[in-house]
Amino acid sequence: MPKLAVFSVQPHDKKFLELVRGEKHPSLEVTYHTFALNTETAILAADNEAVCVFVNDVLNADVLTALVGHGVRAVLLRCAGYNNVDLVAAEALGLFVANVPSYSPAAVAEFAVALIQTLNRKTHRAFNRVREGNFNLEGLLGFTIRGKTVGIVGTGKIGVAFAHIMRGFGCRLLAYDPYPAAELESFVEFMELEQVLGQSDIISLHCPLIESTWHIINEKTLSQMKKGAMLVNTSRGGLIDTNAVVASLKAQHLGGLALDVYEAEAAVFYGDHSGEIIHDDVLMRLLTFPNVIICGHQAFFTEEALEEISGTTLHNLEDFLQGQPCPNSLLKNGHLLVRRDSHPVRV
Ligand SMILES: NC(=O)c1ccc[n+]([C@@H]2O[C@H](COP(=O)([O-])OP(=O)(O)OC[C@H]3O[C@@H](n4cnc5c(N)ncnc54)[C@H](O)[C@@H]3O)[C@@H](O)[C@H]2O)c1
Repeated sequence: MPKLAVFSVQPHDKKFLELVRGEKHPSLEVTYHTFALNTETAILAADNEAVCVFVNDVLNADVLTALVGHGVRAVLLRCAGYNNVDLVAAEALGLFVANVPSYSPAAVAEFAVALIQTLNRKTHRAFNRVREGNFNLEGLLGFTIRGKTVGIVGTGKIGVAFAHIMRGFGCRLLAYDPYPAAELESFVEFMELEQVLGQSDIISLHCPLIESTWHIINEKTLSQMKKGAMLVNTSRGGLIDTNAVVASLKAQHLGGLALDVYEAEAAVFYGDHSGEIIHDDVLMRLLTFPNVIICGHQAFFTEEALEEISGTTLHNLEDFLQGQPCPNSLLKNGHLLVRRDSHPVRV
């Protein structure tokens, strides 16, 4: 009977994985762990054919080596991004690694728009204010999105979905991607990153976290942005140098910041720390700005996306166990896939 150890489990993960397991893979034995996979917890994967992990599990060379030593042969990512896996080490160790490349690009794109509209029109503040009987509009002034210039960094599946939504808003669309999406060329102007940053009122990041995109938003690129521009990141925290962003917000150059991801999120996201002292001073400083909104990596979090993630994850495992070609394998025939966007960040 094949065995799978699942890490970083939240109640919704178990619910959706169990639905698919019961229906399609009843012989699979699954152990659910609420804690993350790392060097200390890798031992708990012993005697499992595969581990299933999420965005903040650590799969560096040490952890992968330990997993192989415990008999693990496959790593199933129940997410699209794979920046937390040392694919070079996985290749050397002969591991199977697969992700869920496209579970719901629309879910993430729609969430980016939700963040933009919340930050712009301040509905989160209005909600609290009205509940206290305060109907004053002071401090709630926003801008009309129609006619504004929106910059998209990365025009893969999510960037494309985001472009279609913002087109509907009546925006001028600019984009930077070393491999521009052909389907956008009729209504999006592709140009160099510096030009996108210099002309956009709203900039949304949709590129993966790889070596060339780590801190793509830094002191220099922030200074290239228009004064008062809004920056949105629903991709990966490491795309932004958070200290540089704090400095830009303090200097009132960056006009607004909407984050669903944060570079040090692994220490706090997905847990309830409301009764604790949070020691991340940068995160806590960010939370004090009236023009910053932060969510805890939830852009993917829709019913449709969770169904797709669970189904594809267990299908990837089935392909591996049956020795069938898996379309979502990140290592083809045991070799690192040279994807157009792929130079994995060393973790
Ligand atoms: N917040 C969430 O819940 C959530 C959910 C899913 C995905 N994501 C993140 O969104 C990212 C994008 O997802 P996707 O499905 O659109 O990926 P994708 O692979 O379809 O597209 C990524 C695009 O980025 C481009 N790119 C590569 N290097 C670039 C660079 N230096 N500058 C600009 N563009 C560059 C690629 O050419 C590609 O077109 C994922 O890597 C993941 O990190 C976040």
